[in-house]
Amino acid sequence: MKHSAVTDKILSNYREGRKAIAWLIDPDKLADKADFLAQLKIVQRHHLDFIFIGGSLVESNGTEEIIATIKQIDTTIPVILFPGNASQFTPNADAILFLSLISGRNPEFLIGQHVTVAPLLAKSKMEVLPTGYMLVDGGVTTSVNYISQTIPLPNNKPEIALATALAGSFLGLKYFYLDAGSGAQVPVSSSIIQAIKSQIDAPLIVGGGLNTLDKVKSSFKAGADVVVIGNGAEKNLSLLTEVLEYVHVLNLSLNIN
Ligand SMILES: CC(C)=CCC/C(C)=C/CC/C(C)=C/CC/C(C)=C/COP(=O)(O)OP(=O)(O)O
Ligand SMILES: O=P(O)(O)OC[C@@H](O)CO
Ligand SMILES: [Mg+2]
Repeated sequence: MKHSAVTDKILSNYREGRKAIAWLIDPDKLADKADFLAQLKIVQRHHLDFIFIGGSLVESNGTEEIIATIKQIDTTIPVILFPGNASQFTPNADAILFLSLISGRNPEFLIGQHVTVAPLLAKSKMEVLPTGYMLVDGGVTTSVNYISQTIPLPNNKPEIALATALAGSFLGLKYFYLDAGSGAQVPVSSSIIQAIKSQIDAPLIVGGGLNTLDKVKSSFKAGADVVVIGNGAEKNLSLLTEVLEYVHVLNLSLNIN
């Protein structure tokens, strides 16, 4: 894969208004390898855009092997690390979401883990995606919430979310991720997505609690560029394939009009 391949793919989708889906794989929750291989073959046929891999708290050290397995099946779907901390770094991914938790005030997640991993990243030459990560209140205490010991943004205060994203943008962050947290009861509100989309010229990733096609549609309609699906796919892979079909048709219609 070319060194800027992931950045190029995200940015060209963004500029052309093409929507994309990321499948979030939690390395601790993978069923057996044969199941995983079968799942990979299915999503590959449905034009999956990205694979994210990581978690707030990852106990196994199987990430490297999972990535190697993915690469055996498909070398075209970018595998992007979505790390909860520096120890989840592994050099065989294509890119890393270099998340700064700008909704919080915990220095460890604003800059601390980043310093720890930076020398490894420099050696690996991995693509780095500087991302303003904003945790939004999804109605339950999520793992990110607890592990990061930060207060999420209120889901009904778009002006605070926008001020946060603007600050991140002025700091030079290139991507923004609005996350209601894995398994959120309520996804990130459309008003927050819209507020950020209308003022910030950067790809917007949205995830957390998007466990039905309708919720995914609403996120895209409000302005999400990349939608992340984790729990929904863990419970039922056909949600992911249904969503992928929808996005494929949506993107085809862009070419026609
Ligand atoms: C730059 C590096 C190396 C690390 C960044 C570290 C930061 C700032 C992380 C942000 C806060 C955080 C803990 C994010 C984790 C996000 C993530 C991968 C969530 C996936 O879902 P889980 O929170 O694991 O959900 P479950 O509890 O359902 O498994
Ligand atoms: O597992 P779900 O609820 O789909 O959330 C995905 C991701 O945005 C969590 O960080
Ligand atoms: Mg997890």
